[in-house]
Amino acid sequence: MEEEAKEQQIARKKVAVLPWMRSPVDVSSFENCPLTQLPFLNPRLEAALCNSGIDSLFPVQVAVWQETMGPGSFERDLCVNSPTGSGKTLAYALPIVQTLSSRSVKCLRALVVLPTRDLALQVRDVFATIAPAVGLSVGLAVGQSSISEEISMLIERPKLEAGICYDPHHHPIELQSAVDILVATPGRLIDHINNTKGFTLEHLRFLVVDETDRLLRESYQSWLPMVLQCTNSTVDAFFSNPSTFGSLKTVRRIGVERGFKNKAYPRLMKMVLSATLTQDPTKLSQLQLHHPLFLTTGHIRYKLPEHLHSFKLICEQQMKPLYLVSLLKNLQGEKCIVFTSSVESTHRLCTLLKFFGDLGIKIKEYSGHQHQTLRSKTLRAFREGGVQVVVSSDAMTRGMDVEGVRNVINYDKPPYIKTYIHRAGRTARAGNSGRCFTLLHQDEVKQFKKLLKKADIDSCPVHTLPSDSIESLRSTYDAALEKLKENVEMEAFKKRKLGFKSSSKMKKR
Ligand SMILES: Nc1ncnc2c1ncn2[C@@H]1O[C@H](COP(=O)(O)OP(=O)(O)OP(=O)(O)O)[C@@H](O)[C@H]1O
Repeated sequence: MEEEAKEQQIARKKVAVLPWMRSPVDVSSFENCPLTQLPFLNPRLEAALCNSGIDSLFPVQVAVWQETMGPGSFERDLCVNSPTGSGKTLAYALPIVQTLSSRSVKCLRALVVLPTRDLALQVRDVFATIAPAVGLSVGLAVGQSSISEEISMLIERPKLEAGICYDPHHHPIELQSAVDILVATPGRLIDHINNTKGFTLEHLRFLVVDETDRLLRESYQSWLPMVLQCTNSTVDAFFSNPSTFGSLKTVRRIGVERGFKNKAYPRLMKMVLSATLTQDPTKLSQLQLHHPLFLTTGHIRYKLPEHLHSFKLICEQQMKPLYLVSLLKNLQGEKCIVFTSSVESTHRLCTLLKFFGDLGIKIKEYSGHQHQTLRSKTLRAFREGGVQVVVSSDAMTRGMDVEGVRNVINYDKPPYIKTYIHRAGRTARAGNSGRCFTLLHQDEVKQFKKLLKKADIDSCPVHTLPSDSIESLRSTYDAALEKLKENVEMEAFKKRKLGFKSSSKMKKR
């Protein structure tokens, strides 16, 4: 949050935009392109895309394809700023898979880094729909399974003849990557870099930093400098520090051509993407971009999906739960995500909603305070339709792609336009329409209008609810509030007891 405030400050002070950001490629000048008309597309990839229901590419995908497969392909790093749900994942996945499809030796050549495990799983699934069609394998390093299980998926061990046993001291085994493409979260990635034998980034040709602004905001044990350092092996480094594992080498020569002077070649191509890409030069400099090309949609910095409709509901602070319940009832079980300002209020609101009795809607909490297994279970149920409403705080939902989410509800006003964009962007994806409702009290209306203006939104009509639908909930609300109070006290007591138990255990040790 502090970082977002800093960004806003930068914007207010009109800090100079980096020169390469001043002349972007405008994604909105591209149109959808049928796969049959896409130049150079590998027919096996075309078939795989068709099998997964994709018969044309979206504008951002066409733009990235042109910049990667066209003349001068992959000679520049790409920075993509394109609305939520516009298809950024396939925009980078397709050119990477197509380029690697001609590889003859398997080694880790593409790394995609994402901030959360659920997002990484989502992106892995996109790669998994196309990569096998051209014989490429995709791995995941997110800490979903034990580290040893993960290592066995990522590192190939030579198959031994029955009865033959290798002594690793006498017969150094050549360890090789079992995957061509790896989708990872920073924490697990660092673990593998530091500890996994045979795991190397020296052959990497593509580095994708998805949700860039979020990943740059959090340093995660300096994952980015470490990754960049691991890929910086040049001719000199190669001779002085030969790779321990495997006979396969990627020698990056120092470039002498114009524009590549002192740059290693074949070079590592970077693609960084977000719906709200940072313009902060200090942050962008961490990526060490090479002649970056900026792709953005239209002339305004923040753009919302075309078919997203924004509404506001004005009510007093203490009436918000009633308005929310009435709205949820009105939406008649359509898939919804309700956003609050913190994990604590997410938990409280979700508990309160459960005390409202049977609303005929299955509601679940989804927050960073929960165990990953529980969060993944909720997400699965939400995707499958067993859960219709998810209550969440911001951190967990960036990039989340759940089919059929028709509505987003801001129970708490988003503090920044970036927050509004990422929350609202969970609906109206892939050209579909969606609605974003924001609950406000009167004092917040003016501020909210100013906030929307930053994304060029002038119209945000008031959404009204039938007054009797709210009145009829009052008595249930009072009872639910009482139950919530008891529940909060009980949870606080349990926490204290747990804290006491673990501190006495520590003392005994
Ligand atoms: N060419 C296409 N045709 C049809 N559907 C597509 C196409 N490309 C992507 N999609 C679908 O569009 C949805 C949004 O794609 P994706 O998650 O990549 O968006 P995004 O731009 O990364 O959004 P966010 O900024 O929120 O992360 C996904 O459900 C995806 O399956």
